[in-house]
Amino acid sequence: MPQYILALDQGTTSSRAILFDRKGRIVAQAQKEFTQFFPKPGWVEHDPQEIWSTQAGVAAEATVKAGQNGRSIAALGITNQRETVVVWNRKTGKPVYNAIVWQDRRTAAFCDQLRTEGREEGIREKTGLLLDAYFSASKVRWILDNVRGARRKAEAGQLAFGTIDSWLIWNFTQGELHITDVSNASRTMLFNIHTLQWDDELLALFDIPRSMLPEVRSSSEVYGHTKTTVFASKIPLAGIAGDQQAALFGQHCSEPGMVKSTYGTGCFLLMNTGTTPVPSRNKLLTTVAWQLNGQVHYALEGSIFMAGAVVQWVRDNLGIIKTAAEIEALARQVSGTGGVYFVPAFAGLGAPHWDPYARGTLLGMSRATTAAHIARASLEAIAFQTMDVLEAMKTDSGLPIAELRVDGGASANNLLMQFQADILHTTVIRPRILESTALGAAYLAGLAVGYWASPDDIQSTGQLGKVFKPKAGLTATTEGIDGWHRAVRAVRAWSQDG
Ligand SMILES: Nc1ncnc2c1ncn2[C@@H]1O[C@H](COP(=O)(O)OP(=O)(O)O)[C@@H](O)[C@H]1O
Ligand SMILES: O=P(O)(O)OC[C@H](O)CO
Repeated sequence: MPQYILALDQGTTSSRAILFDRKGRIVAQAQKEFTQFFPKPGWVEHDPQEIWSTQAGVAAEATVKAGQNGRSIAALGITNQRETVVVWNRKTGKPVYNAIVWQDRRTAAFCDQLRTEGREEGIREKTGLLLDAYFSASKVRWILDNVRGARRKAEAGQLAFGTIDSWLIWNFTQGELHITDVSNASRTMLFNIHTLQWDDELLALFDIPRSMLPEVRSSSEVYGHTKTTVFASKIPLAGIAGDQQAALFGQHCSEPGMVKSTYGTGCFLLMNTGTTPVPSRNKLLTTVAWQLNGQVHYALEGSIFMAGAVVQWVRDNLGIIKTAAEIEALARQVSGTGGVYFVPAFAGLGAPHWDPYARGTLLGMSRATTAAHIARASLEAIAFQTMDVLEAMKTDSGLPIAELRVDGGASANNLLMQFQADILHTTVIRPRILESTALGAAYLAGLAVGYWASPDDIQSTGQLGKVFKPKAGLTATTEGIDGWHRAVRAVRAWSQDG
């Protein structure tokens, strides 16, 4: 059996490739950023060819860096930014338009129209998703309606649609495979998460021909092999999952009630809810986590728009720190925020509020307020937002949360992680390898080819980094939490009043 698993993590801002060994250790990695296009306010696009070329490039680079070649790779796992849409011509393999990225808001008005027509509840029941421009369906429709000749060609069966996983696999196999996995399919708003099938009513609602869709497969199986474009040998393509679901798997959250939070630009929290989908009454998403060995696991998901991005804003717009990491030392200069709260609703508020009109606000300042208080309030805001999502998860699932597993760039901040543990009264666990997303894709691929024998086998590869136990007493945190909720109410009242 070859020695390594290669995980490809195609993210929103960069393409990454990581080579893992049997102990789940990183052997080599490569990363390349690619161009972000903002053709109009609220529009975000990527060039699908650049996504493919950067991803293929880093796959080769990581392998060469390790002094290896394709023959040393037992399997390839793919994980990706989700919801982003590519439509391409089946014959030429050329995209008919740029990829429309999950962040793109151009179809918001169409989604509002569907809401007015009373479609929201039906969509939610079938897909587990909130009616929003975030998901793929309205973006595919936009391409068919706005790219000349696209609808005619789609109806003639000449066009293919895929999320980024499909696009990469199509290219790796030179058009032999047009597939996706259940976790990616569950983000399209065209997939019934109960029957695990594309849904004809939804396809009709969004006016998308069924012939465009990829075949839906499990998250861990040998789908096929790479053709000899990037590697001289054929490598099994054996794992696919959306990046947040892959991180849940990579964090070993295999049992109901286990939760991970990825503290990147925003925060994505996912809770494993077991083998039945749990509907949300608190504006969380119900989504497929993965399908493995014939069994589907579901998750509840909540996203926060501004997490690490708050720190970037403090760095770039306030200029009170030079690097993101410096915020910790600045915030440590004070023992509390001195009554300051920062609600970073720069782009509205995500889960559990979904308030697009709320705006960023600093409250409770006095003449004594310093940069250190604001730095501390910024970090606390990340933790408070996370707490609100976890509360919603607890209520929706009825499951207790024994611990929170964390990863992503901002989880490196010890002050933030300790504060998180304190306000949750829950242990926060940070693994040694923060690349949980890539690790999850590697596990899924490795399990499919017997590189790891069973899910139990991968449990032993998890490496603990740091454990944050709650230290602060209940009364100390209750006061802060009440203040936060008052601050959020004030911010929402201000925007609703306008
Ligand atoms: N030590 C730190 N403390 C707080 N935030 C940090 C720290 N280091 C990085 N960040 C934040 O983490 C984010 C980057 O994390 P990353 O997981 O790479 O995000 P993404 O995948 O969304 O690009 C940035 O927004 C940055 O401000
Ligand atoms: O590329 P990331 O890590 O920002 O993740 C994007 C998410 O998958 C969007 O739903």
